[in-house]
Formats: sequence, C-alpha cells, structure tokens
Amino acid sequence: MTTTAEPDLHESVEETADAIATMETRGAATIAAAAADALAAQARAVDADDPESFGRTMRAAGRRLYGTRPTAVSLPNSLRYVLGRMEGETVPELESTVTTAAADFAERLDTAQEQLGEIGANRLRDGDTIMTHCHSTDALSCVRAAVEQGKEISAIVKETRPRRQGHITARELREMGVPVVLIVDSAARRYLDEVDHVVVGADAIAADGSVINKIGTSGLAVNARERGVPIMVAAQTIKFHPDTLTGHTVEIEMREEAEVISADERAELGDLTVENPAFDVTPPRYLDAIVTESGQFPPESVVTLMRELFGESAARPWEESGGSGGSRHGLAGDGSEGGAKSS
Ligand SMILES: O=C(COP(=O)(O)O)[C@H](O)[C@H](O)COP(=O)(O)O
Repeated sequence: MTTTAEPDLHESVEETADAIATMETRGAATIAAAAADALAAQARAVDADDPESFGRTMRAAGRRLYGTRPTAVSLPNSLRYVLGRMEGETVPELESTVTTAAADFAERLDTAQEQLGEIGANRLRDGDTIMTHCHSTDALSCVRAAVEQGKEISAIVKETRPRRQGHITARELREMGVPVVLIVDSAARRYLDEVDHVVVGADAIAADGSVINKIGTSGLAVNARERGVPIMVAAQTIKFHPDTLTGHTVEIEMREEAEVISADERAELGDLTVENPAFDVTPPRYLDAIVTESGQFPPESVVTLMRELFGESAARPWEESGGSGGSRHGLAGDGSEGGAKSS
C-alpha cells in the first residue's frame, strides 16, 4: 500500500465501484465485464504526461475496483487480464494496450459464456426440470443453449434470500419461454424429487474443486446428492481462483444486516447479532461437474487446468510496485485455447 495520496479517478471507475459495492452491478461475470470497461474508460481519460503517472493512476483504479467485493475472483482476474497487458514506452502506447485488452476481455467473456452454454446444454435432456439458485449468467447460458437446441426445459427457481436474485432468474427464464415455479429457499428439498438437474453458477472455484457461490448453494448440493439429483456448476475459467493454488482460502463476503432485517424489526428483537454471509463453499464431493468453456470437468480435476492457466502464482498488477507496466502472466485466459479438455 502506498502512503502517498491516491490519484483522482475517472467518474466511470468511481461509479462502477459504487455499483459493484451496492450490488446494482452484480454476478461474477457481469462484475468482471464492468471492471474491464471502467479500466478502459480510465485509460482513455488519464491526463498523464509520463508513463509512470499513467501507470500509477491505472493501478489506483485497479485498487478502487478490487476493494469493492471480496469473493468473486472474476473481479481480480479481470484486473489481472487488463492491467497485466499494460505495456509501452509512451502514454498513448499504454492507453492503447489497456483499451485493447479490455475489449479482448469483454469478447472472451461473451465467447466463453456461449461455449460453456453449449457444453452445459448437452447435460440437459428434452423434458428436464432444473432447479436454480441465485442468478448466474453462466448457468442460464446452458439453459438458453438447451432451449435453442429445441429441448423443453422447465425450472424450479429458488427465491434466494436475502436479495431475491431468483426473481431475476425467473424473469430471464420466462423470456426464454421456460415455465417457472418460484419457491422459497426452505422448500428446495421438498421439490428436489421433481428435479432432474440442479444448475448453479460460481463466484470462485478453488484448486481442490470446491465451489464458492451464493449462500445456500452448499445446502442445496447436499440435499441434491441425498436425493440423487446431479448438480452442475457452470463457470467460465475466470472463476478459477489462482491464489488457492498456493493454499489461500477464499474470503466470504459478509454483508450488512439491513439486507436481512429492517431497523424496526431488529429493534423489536432486542439485543442480538445478525449475520449475513453472501456466499458459501460447496465441497467437490457434492458436485457432479464443473462446466467451463474449455470442457466439463469432475471438480477434483480442475487443478490441472488451473495450473495451465495461471502457473503456480498469480500477478497482482494493481498493486503499487513501481514502473509503468504490469507483469504479463497469471491471467485467466492466457492459455485457454490449449486448455485441457475432459469428458
Ligand atoms: O452467486 C452469484 C451472484 O451473487 P451476487 O448476486 O451476490 O453477486 C452467482 O451465482 C455467481 O456470481 C455467478 O454468476 P455469473 O454466472 O453471472 O457470473
């Protein structure tokens, strides 16, 4: 951490950071895309005379975005991709490498989501009923591809307290023509008997194949396993958490109690603690497959692909390290063209 004052940041960085923190912009892939866009806007706007001050401002923008929410690793992976490609001897060169990288990143996100959708759709059969939790654009990509293949899919959608992202899922499934039954979270086990496949997304995937996703995913996975219902996780490789390769654990975001209970309700209850963890960890043994753009994997095997993508360590190019450019390694996507395929 630098002790000097942070440079002024472009309004789109401030706005994007606020939107991520307040969850106006939410969901791991969407957060990653917004962060890359904000870095590009910042690069275009930097009023820097020299490459050093350009680099300083870009890294400060990276830190501002990085500090918004801790769990979805797609955010640091996005910063890694864009800032890791910042190269050049002059300000225009630096600007152009950042804006090009941001555009490439956005394209890769879209392509990856489409590719994993096709792969995930193969797991769904005509007439299947799925159960969803939270709102995942990667998970919905699988359903969309299945519907486009002409399969009839229906859905039981968990409401997903406290923020009710299930409503977004329900709306998007209805737009695809998928019949939807919306249920409260605690009804999930009762309805699992009617379900052929649980389909969820991920905020982060650890090297051991554990999946970090919206709170309630792990309980759903345990219940699904008990009921014999397969559970697939749809997640682009930007959800792979490189720090877990070296034994780090993923920080679980704790959010405000106001999301769970109003001030008046709380006052009535007297002296107690309200906790609001946003995510949980599902161990790999409860999961059937992780579907990525590079193929579908048994959870325990993702470590091989992660090593290919990141090596053994991941760069943190938003940190103040001197010099104008970032170091170019440890980037989700760098090796994905040659990524190992499985099953
Ligand atoms: O848990 C959530 C969103 O949590 P929140 O609403 O707290 O951000 C989603 O399942 C993943 O982010 C995957 O989403 P996607 O597949 O769109 O990346």
